[in-house]
Formats: sequence, structure tokens, C-alpha cells
Amino acid sequence: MLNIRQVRKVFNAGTVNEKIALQEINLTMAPGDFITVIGSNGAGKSTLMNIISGGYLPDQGTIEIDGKNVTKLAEHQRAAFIGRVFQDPMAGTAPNMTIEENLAIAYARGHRRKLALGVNAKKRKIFQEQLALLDQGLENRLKTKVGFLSGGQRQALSLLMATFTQPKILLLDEHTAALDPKRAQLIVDLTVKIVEKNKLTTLMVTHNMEQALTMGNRLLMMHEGRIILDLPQEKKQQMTTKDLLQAFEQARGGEAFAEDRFILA
Ligand SMILES: Nc1ncnc2c1ncn2[C@@H]1O[C@H](COP(=O)(O)OP(=O)(O)OP(=O)(O)O)[C@@H](O)[C@H]1O
Repeated sequence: MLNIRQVRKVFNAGTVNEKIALQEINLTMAPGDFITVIGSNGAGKSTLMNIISGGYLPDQGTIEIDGKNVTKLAEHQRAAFIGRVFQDPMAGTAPNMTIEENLAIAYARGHRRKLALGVNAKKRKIFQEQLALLDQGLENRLKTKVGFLSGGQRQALSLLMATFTQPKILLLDEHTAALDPKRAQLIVDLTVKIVEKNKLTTLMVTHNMEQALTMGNRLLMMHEGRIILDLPQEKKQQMTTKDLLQAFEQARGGEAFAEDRFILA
């Protein structure tokens, strides 16, 4: 579903601020793969997400999604087949628009010929059915402006909007990090439910080691622009957070994680 070959991304090339954010990255994801990505600060996790979404174009290498070479496609040209949820609950939704207006935008995004953004009875019914899956009572609040929702409810709505039209790839960029533990757990549960129900190919960045171990079927560790560990389900399901820290320290040649903002549980 995703095939990244020899991708390199350098910021401020040729200046004193030159930073190699991604170094010859290779990554293949099979349809339905759910990969968690963990790594030290500045390891290149967000850059990898942006390279996939089209936010940044690589300096070198190729990106294929569902067999199509998208390497040179701009972000808006990939939007129809990529869903993304950001860390900031404010980022994925428009606060001054109602829940149904936000959903209408997400609904139109996935259709080749842009449909009218209006909401008719048929669409409203679809929206209500989908919102009911979130278990937040939002199906009865279609006319509520999104700015009035809690952070957790906005993140649940962002998740629904990102997955509404069956994206080829779902990108989750620390999407529970800004929430309190109870709301974060709710979004974790919802993520697993939506990803499994729709069999979505998913890449999720997290600083929470427990999440990285328990969610998904594969775990990647990044460091200094490289993927330094790639653990399959059989390996990661036997590991504790302590084992994971040890494995990462080994992969980094014994260097400790003291400076990083890892959450162990
Ligand atoms: N737009 C940019 N301009 C210049 N440098 C950048 C830019 N974006 C990222 N970088 C640099 O590239 C490197 C990788 O950054 P990136 O944000 O991908 O790391 P990350 O793994 O997501 O880190 P964190 O966990 O701290 O968010 C860092 O050194 C960062 O400072």
C-alpha cells in the first residue's frame, strides 16, 4: 500500500543550519498494516509523515501509494487518499463551522468530482450513523459549532473526518498527546475500533511506549533520520516498555534516552 524507496530530506541544504531530517529511508507497508513509530526528539518522525502527506517533497527517492507514484504530487493532490490527525485538537476541524458542515467538507474531499458542500437529508443520516460510532452523543448535536466541543470530542471528530472516505493511508501524528489520560484512552480505543473496522493502513507516531507496544502490528524506532528498529507483531507483543528501552539503547550503540520525552506507560 505504501512503498518508500531511498527517501532523503535535507533542510537548509548548503547552509550552517543544514539538517538531514531523513537519510535514505526505505519503508514498505502492506494493506492493513498498523505501524506505531517511536523515536528520539528530532529523529525525523514528523518529517516522514509530511513526506507521505505531501507537505514536504523529498530531495531524493520515491513514494508510491497503492501502486501510484506520488513523489511529485502536492499535498492537496494527495488529500483524497490520505487521512491525517494532528496532535493539536484545533488543527483538524474548523471551530466556527458546525459539526455537520465540518463533516460535509470531509465527505466532499474523498469524492473525485467535488460535490456541493451543502447538507441534505441523505448526508445528514450518514453523518449521524458515523457520529454514533464515536459514542460521544455528537449525532444529536449536528448544528453545534465545533469550537464548543471538548478537546477529546474534537479529536474524535477529527479521527472520523480523516477516515470518513476510506483513505489509502491514515497518518496519526501524536494524536492523543495533548489530551488528559482518560480522554487519550478514549481516543486510543476509538482509533483501534475505526482502524480495525475499515482495515486502514495506518502509521501512528507516539511518545507513549505502552501505546507503541500494544497498538498496531509493527513498531518502528527512528533516530537521526533513520529507521533503526523494525519490530514485527510477534516480537513486540512479548516486550515490556523496559525491554523496548533496552532494545533502543542497544540500537543506538548504548546511548541513553535521558533527554527524550518518552512516556513509559
Ligand atoms: N521546516 C524545517 N526547517 C528546518 N529544519 C527542520 C524543519 N522541520 C524539521 N526540521 C529538523 O529536522 C529534524 C527532524 O525533525 P522532525 O520534526 O521530523 O523530528 P521528530 O522526530 O518529529 O521530533 P519530535 O519528536 O521532537 O517532534 C530536526 O532536527 C528538525 O529540527
